[in-house]
Amino acid sequence: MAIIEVTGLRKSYGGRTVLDGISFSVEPGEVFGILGPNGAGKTTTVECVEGLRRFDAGTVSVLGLDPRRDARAVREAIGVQLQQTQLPDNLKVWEALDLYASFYTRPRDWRALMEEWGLAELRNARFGKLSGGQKQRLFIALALVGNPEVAFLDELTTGLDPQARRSTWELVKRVRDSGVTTVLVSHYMDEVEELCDRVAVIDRGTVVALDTPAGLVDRAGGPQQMRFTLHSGAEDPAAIVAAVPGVTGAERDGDRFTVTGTGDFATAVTGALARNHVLVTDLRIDRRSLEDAFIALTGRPLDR
Ligand SMILES: Nc1ncnc2c1ncn2[C@@H]1O[C@H](COP(=O)(O)OP(=O)(O)OP(=O)(O)O)[C@@H](O)[C@H]1O
Repeated sequence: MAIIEVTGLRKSYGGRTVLDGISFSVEPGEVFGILGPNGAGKTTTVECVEGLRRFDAGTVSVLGLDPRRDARAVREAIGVQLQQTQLPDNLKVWEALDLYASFYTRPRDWRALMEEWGLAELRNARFGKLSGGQKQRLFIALALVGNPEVAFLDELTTGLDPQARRSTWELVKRVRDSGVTTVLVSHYMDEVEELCDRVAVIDRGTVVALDTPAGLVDRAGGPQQMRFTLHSGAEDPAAIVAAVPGVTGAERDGDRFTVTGTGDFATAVTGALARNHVLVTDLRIDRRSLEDAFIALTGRPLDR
């Protein structure tokens, strides 16, 4: 059974539609990404699911509960790291954990959580003195303190430097490995590609695609290319390459080859050449990225 089931979710503010029939479901144990540009409706969507915002139409089920009817039960079962969550600067790390634990009827032992997430040595540090990465570590621990089955992480790495972003990604993988289903809201392609099992791409209040990151890239359509130079080999590479599944074309210019294809054809081509003892050099694969997929789906780059 899906952990979260959203069907035909609609919401408008003052007559302006911001969610125009959003549907998706989240399976147990997965990291489910919600990707889209600023203002697409990502936060509104997750806050409707969390029971924090009212919606106008559609149905939402979280662990079989309706957030409109059973808001309290839903809040007990989920962990939320709100976007730009702020705590008072003078609150100590242990006080924040203790405070959040008090919101739940069956919280985790926050002292153990503090150890687990490497916060023990920061227990008396004040929130305002923490680095960006340490704050995110604390926010994740706070999202887990209620012992949730689902955690919502919203724009977790916005404003962090590249190193802190990477360490925060490792934390998200730990959350996933601990068996907690995770909904990750992001407007970063690389983050979604690295962390998510499946992604709903939201644009202007609708889901324009829902697939694995690799599936989205494939859907960007159009052939991909690989290029190589023939180094040595008895066989004619053109014939070998043409027989590989997924290959849609091959061109030869002297010793230079350009092969076009779809799916994972490049791996299959390299394998076929190696099996036939054809040595190639200067191998280049022009992979499509999630960014290409986004442009193909929405007609514009993510950061516009
Ligand atoms: N309380 C509100 N009142 C009026 N309009 C709102 C309100 N909250 C959000 N909006 C509008 O709804 C649209 C969707 O906002 P939302 O925050 O869900 O987008 P988002 O995809 O999460 O973007 P961001 O990444 O910038 O947070 C935006 O145009 C926003 O201005």
